[in-house]
Amino acid sequence: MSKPVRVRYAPSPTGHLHIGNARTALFNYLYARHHDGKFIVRTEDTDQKRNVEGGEESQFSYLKWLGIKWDEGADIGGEYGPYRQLERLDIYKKYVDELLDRGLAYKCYVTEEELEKEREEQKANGQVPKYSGAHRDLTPEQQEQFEAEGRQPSIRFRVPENKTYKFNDIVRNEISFESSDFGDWVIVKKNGIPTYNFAVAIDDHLMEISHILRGEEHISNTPKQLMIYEAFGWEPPQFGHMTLILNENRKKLSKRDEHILQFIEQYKNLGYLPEAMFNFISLLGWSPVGEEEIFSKEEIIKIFDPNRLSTSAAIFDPQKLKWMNNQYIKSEDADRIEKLTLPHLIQAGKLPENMEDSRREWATELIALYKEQMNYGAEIVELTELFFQDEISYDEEAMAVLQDEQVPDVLAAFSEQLAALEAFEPDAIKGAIKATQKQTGQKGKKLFMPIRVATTGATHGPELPNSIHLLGETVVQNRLRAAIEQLTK
Ligand SMILES: Nc1ncnc2c1ncn2[C@@H]1O[C@H](COP(=O)(O)OP(=O)(O)OP(=O)(O)O)[C@@H](O)[C@H]1O
Repeated sequence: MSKPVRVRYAPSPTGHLHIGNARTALFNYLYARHHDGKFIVRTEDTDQKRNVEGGEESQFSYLKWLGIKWDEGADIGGEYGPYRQLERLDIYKKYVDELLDRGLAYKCYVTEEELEKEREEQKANGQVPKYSGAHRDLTPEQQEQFEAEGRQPSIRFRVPENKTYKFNDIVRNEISFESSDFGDWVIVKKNGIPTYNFAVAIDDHLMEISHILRGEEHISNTPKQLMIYEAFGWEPPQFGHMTLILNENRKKLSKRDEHILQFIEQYKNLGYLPEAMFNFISLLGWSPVGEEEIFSKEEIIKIFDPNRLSTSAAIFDPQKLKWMNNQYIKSEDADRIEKLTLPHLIQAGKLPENMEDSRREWATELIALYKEQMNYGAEIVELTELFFQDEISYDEEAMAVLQDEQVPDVLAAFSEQLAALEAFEPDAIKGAIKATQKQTGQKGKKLFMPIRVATTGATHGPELPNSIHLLGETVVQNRLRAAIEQLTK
């Protein structure tokens, strides 16, 4: 019988959750859900120098925001937080002691300077630098001598000779390494903290991880982890090394590139929808059968198949993410989009925090007007600029529209028709446009474009009568007057 599916996402807390990390977490989550398995989270924090404040919090809180929930981790009062390797030092110690007792690991007192010297010599001889094993077979007396000198030992794993480490990777098929490529490697540093590869292997075994789906930069770590499995006689999990997500310059997305728009938090703050991001990220380096691209979470869980993981790197295309978010915004209900969007108008100082009811209704209508066009919440500020300006300027395209000879007549007639309206409402405004058509004999583009350009300053935009309604009578009449003046000067 095959083992129950148990997968994990195990970041180091060295920075904030980015699209690449999220993709790796998401695929593990999808794999777990698809197989009714468990998704576990763990913080790999043993490299303390690299840990950053808030890194762990960001890694996990934005997973939650994306809708990626985990089933297991450390118990933090009725809830699960991530397991943390630094809280598991006693566990690792037990396994280190066992390896020492069995002679599969040993204390090494070589100093950093000695190691550096050895590396330089190897390089000078054209060899690939690796630890020579100088302290492999120290006698107890030699060990005592080093201790007496005040040297701290690291603990190294005794790499077996002439062994091949092979695994059948879910994405890349068979991969193998020769043990001769490895020097005896450190499993516990001089400060007593285990190294990454050692702690990972122990944790993955104890947490009964069945499949390890992670980025391909971990391929070279796999043989070291296999050595640990072998030393304890444990059955290794199945590995799947996924291609990395690259930025537009074909560089790996990394937590340490803080200036790139790639962090989930940034997208949340810009007013992206978590479901759209979930959908978008699921298609980075994986594709279902067929052309369809919009899928609900449940659909993705159902069709997720790791055999369709790509073997070439996926490029993160922010334009495509915008497009996908727009698809979700369009089909989302107006209330939710208002909640996503209104804070951006307030933050930009376009609207006050506490609005009168009439202003609030106006804002609701304004946001609804742009729902089809909007790619993300914060974009509302630039999209609606014309509603918050007294005067508008015309770009070249708009100017060209206004140069047609019928334009002053159309604008004057429209201004008259508007003035005669009893209510300045979208339907009535539509009526005024029709009446202008009758009065001037102009129709189609020759009628609509001058009205649109003169009132909004742009050749494109949402529904014209609604836009005019939201601009309000005074602004519209002022703009029509200014345009006519400019054209008849
Ligand atoms: N660009 C990427 N594309 C896909 N997966 C990635 C990418 N970067 C990291 N991962 C995966 O995210 C998981 C967490 O990795 P890790 O914490 O090392 O993140 P990182 O962004 O590589 O950090 P750092 O840049 O600090 O090394 C790992 O499984 C790793 O393979």
